[in-house]
Amino acid sequence: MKVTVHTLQKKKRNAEPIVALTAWDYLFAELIDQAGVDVVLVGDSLAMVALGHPTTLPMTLETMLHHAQAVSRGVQQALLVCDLPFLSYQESPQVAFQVAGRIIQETQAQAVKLEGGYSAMVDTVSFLVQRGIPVMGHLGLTPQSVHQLGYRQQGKTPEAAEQILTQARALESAGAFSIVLEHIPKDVAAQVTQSLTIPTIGIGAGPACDGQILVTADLLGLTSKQPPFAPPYLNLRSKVQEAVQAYSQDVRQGKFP
Ligand SMILES: Nc1nc(=O)c2c([nH]1)NC[C@@H]1CN(c3ccc(C(=O)N[C@@H](CCC(=O)O)C(=O)O)cc3)CN21
Ligand SMILES: CC(C)C(=O)C(=O)O
Ligand SMILES: [Mg+2]
Repeated sequence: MKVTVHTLQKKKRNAEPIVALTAWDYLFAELIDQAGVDVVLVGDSLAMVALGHPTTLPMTLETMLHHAQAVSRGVQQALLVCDLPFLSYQESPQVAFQVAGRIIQETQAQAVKLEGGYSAMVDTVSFLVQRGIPVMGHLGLTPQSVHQLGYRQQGKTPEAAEQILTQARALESAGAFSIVLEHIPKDVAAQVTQSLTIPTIGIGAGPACDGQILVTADLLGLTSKQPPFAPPYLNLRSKVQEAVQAYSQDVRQGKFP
């Protein structure tokens, strides 16, 4: 059955953990969807993982649409969420609505995710939700602010923790259906999760969140360096290298074909 934003609310109420992963192409989208994840996110981290950029900032709307369309063809069951790329939505609620609307219209994504919980972004969330577009928030380490935050853990001082909690409550009041909490102390994530009725989805935010998300390439051990909070479940990088070396050897020795 197709997962919807309501499925996630229900999972939180029933204390059933939400499983989320990222995808950037048809191949992996179909694989992880058929493996039964609840949420597939077309994350802008694909700028780094799939396209080789040093940050997520070079991601454009056109490139995001291209990847989200491919992912969409592979996803039958999971809730499909797409990141709004840097520079495409921050200017105003109206601009964000046009961009989010194109994503929903042209990719069959069911929701968009945007970064930040400052008051202007809360207004944007409210503007989108009132006009029929489900929004997932993203607090803590927001990689589109890398030049202000770096990739360090956020929410470490009591003041910073309090700000995350306040912003999470504001996003919930604005109508966000879920919030990603990235790279914050587990106690802060636990407090946010407890304070909200909408589900939190953590990445490097400890076990108290209502769900977990990882970048699929990190999970599979495909990336050459993973964030400290993303231990690989498989070392696919060395498996791929072994297969390529075996094939190379066979071709060079006249054993294949
Ligand atoms: N493959 C991949 N996985 C991710 O989880 C991910 C991306 N890419 N790209 C976008 C962001 C960037 N992320 C990152 C990247 C690095 C650290 C990291 O290494 N943090 C260290 C050092 C931080 C520093 O001081 O620069 C830490 O100990 O917090 C954390 C999150 C998470 N996101
Ligand atoms: C890691 C998740 C939350 C993300 O935003 C991304 O992959 O871009
Ligand atoms: Mg992202």
